[in-house]
Amino acid sequence: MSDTARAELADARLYLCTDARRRQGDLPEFLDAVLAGGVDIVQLRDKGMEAAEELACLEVLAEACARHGRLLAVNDRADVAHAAGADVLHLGQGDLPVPAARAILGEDVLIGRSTHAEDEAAAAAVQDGVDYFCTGPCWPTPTKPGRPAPGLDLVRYTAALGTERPWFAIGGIDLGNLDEVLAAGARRVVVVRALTEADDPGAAAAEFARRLRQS
Ligand SMILES: Cc1ncc(COP(=O)(O)OP(=O)(O)O)c(N)n1
Ligand SMILES: Cc1nc(C(=O)O)sc1CCOP(=O)(O)O
Ligand SMILES: [Mg+2]
Repeated sequence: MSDTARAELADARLYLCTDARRRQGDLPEFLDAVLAGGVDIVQLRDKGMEAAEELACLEVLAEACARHGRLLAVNDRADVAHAAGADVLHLGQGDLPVPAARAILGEDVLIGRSTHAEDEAAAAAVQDGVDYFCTGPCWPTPTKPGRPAPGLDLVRYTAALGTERPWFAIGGIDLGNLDEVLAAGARRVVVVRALTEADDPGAAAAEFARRLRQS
């Protein structure tokens, strides 16, 4: 599975972090719309959820991702990623160290890393065990209150690294500023509100995917 998943990661352009839509609600319909629109990776990011409840929501995501042939990501917790059979675990700077997560998950699960500064991005571009990394926030965002934004300078810095490791820009990205992110050198983005709060999430995902794939 890992070679296939790594090939899918290399081709991925649009990564969604979604909450559990108030404990599932319209989650299946929302997922079908955005996955059909062109989301490549879906992460459940609903901070403070109990593990059992997170696993139940991940079953809904796993079913949708399997149906659309897309990658399922878990945030923060290697044990939950393992239990859910996820394709991807995403780790922030304060989360489990990458070698500890690898010891739990083995080689078949992709591991991603958050970066918020030049030294962190440069390290994530070469660190063993890291499959992709994210740089941000591009703009201050209410989805991550209190997180200072290094802005597009960090995107430009990361693009200049010339790394072949997949990396994504994140934070405050929407269809109105996507061109600025692309002009700064990103070719992949992570979004939350741009899809979770869209009037038509499927159409918004399709427009992101179209513009990312032609960039
Ligand atoms: C794909 C992706 N990128 C960045 C993050 C942020 O991770 P982190 O800094 O650990 O913050 P939390 O999301 O855990 O609050 C992410 N989750 N996913
Ligand atoms: C979850 C997260 N991590 C960030 C980082 O910089 O690591 S920014 C962010 C929130 C992104 O949400 P939105 O697309 O709604 O602005
Ligand atoms: Mg985290």
